[in-house]
Amino acid sequence: MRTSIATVSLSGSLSEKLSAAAAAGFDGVEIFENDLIASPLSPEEIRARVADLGLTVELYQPFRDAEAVPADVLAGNLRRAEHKFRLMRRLGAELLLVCSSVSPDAVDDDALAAEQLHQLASLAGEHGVRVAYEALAWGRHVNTYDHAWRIVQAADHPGLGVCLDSFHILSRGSDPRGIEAIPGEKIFFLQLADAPLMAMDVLQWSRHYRCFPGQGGFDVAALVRHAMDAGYRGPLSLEVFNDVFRQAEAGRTAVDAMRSLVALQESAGLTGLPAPVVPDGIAFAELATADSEPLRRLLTVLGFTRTGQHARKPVELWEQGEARLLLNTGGPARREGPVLAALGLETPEPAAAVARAEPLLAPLVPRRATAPDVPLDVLAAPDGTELFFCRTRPGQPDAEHPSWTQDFVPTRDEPAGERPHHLTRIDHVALPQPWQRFDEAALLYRTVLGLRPRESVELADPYGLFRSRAVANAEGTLRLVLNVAPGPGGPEARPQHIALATDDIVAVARRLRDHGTRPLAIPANYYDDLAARHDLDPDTLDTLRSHGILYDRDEHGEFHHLYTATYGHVFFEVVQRTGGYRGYGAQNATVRLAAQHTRQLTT
Ligand SMILES: O=C(O)c1ccc(O)c(O)c1
Ligand SMILES: [Mg+2]
Repeated sequence: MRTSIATVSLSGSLSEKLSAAAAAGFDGVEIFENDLIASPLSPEEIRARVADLGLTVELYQPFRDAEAVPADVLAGNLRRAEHKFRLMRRLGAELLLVCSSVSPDAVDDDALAAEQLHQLASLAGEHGVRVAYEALAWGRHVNTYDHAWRIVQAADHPGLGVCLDSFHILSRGSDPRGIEAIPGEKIFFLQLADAPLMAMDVLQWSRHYRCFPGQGGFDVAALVRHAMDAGYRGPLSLEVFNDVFRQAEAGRTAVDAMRSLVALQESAGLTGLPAPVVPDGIAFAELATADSEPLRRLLTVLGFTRTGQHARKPVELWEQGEARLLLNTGGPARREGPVLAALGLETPEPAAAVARAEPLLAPLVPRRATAPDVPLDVLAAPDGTELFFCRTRPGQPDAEHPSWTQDFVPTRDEPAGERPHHLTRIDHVALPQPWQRFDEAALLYRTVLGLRPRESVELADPYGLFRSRAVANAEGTLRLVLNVAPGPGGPEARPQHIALATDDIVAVARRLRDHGTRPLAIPANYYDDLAARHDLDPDTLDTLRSHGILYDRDEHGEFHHLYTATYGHVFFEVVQRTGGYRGYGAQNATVRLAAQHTRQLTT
């Protein structure tokens, strides 16, 4: 299918938008009137620029408040339209989008609307262009696609068809199956946008919160399928009004948009891609730091053992159960302290993972392992974290994909089994995202790695509001939590965290206390509230209180968790899941965030 993007979806000048769309591989663009009016380029120059970039102008828009008006208003509308038809010829655009009227001048009269749209299409024909009629979800009299189609049918002009826009259809809860009742050749254009599911005014929702398919909650792929089954063969065009994308860098947004379209075509059964290779665990988390001493002390108290030293680099391997942490003291000095720089993802078939990542335009870092290190493919995540496709487990590595652990020389600091091992694996990793990459990140993890995003949740911090969205595999053996704060301060101002799983959180808490390491202090008010919310027996509550352990529960089971202090950009969480609890203790995040602020102020 031809791919297209509306200029409104990208930031910058018209020239910047065109360049970004072309660089991301789009075939065409919808040109928005505002972008054209504000451009210093003449329509002929824009046409030439579009051609030079290998693009086509698929559509010009919007033309508003055209139909079902009194005769004098109609005369003015036709005059206005004629100007636009002449402009379109200069621009090389052959299709005009006409939105259903929102004007108080319009009357509720389908026959009149049809007759006037017929006149408009006839005039368009004289200029060699056609008209696509779109029902805005907030149109005054026409606000559903089937109503727009009835009017187009009644108008009965070969130069008049409908424009279907997934947002207008799905935001109103219209049934997209009805699209199949429209002959494909009368669907002149198909616009695609997704949106997070929200209960709000549909105009505000559309103008501020649209996002690329796969980033929100609509089933855009099913709608595309219905359009294909109707016989539609025109372009798939993204039309996204989004406050964040308006500010973000256009080149990157265009790539995100194209990734969305590639994945959408796969979901709609229009193209095949290599199947996702879903990672089934976290092989390691790599912390970069100039001064590793405080972290070494903490890891020791947590029960980790240093088990290896990289043969050629200043990188240590620390292990406990299946939890593996790398301490990297090389690289650029990180004066601010430790930062989570990389994650190893247990990937059964690394080569197949790369084969899927490439057509989805995932930013792969060239294999840069210096021989004789084990070569690994690396994906640069939207927040800059490097994701290594790797294999660790016994029996898995083969000649082509040896285990990354082979680069490490065993260094048994103390005999194995000497320390109690209460931590079993990395439960999840929380990664703050740059403000403009939150939706991009969710889409990348979903499409490239086959992880399932959950709904976004909002969490209050004493100084603002966070959005948080978890992505995980079906088994829950790989879980990442993406966070974003809309306010100032990039991710560098907010910590990352590594959550370690245990089967005995009280034993871990005791160990911390015995070594004089205080967990994050939780206010007494929290435990009073907990007693009100849950019927916990007094002894249990006392244990939680005395160790700073937080508690949550869902329909599947229970969750106990505690936090360490923050080291540079990173803190650790210790979590105990029982009975299939699926969440992340979001209930408690507000208390945790406030406690972290308090701790910063007092230490
Ligand atoms: O928000 C609007 O007015 C508007 C304009 C043109 C469109 O194609 C659309 O879907 C919405
Ligand atoms: Mg539209």
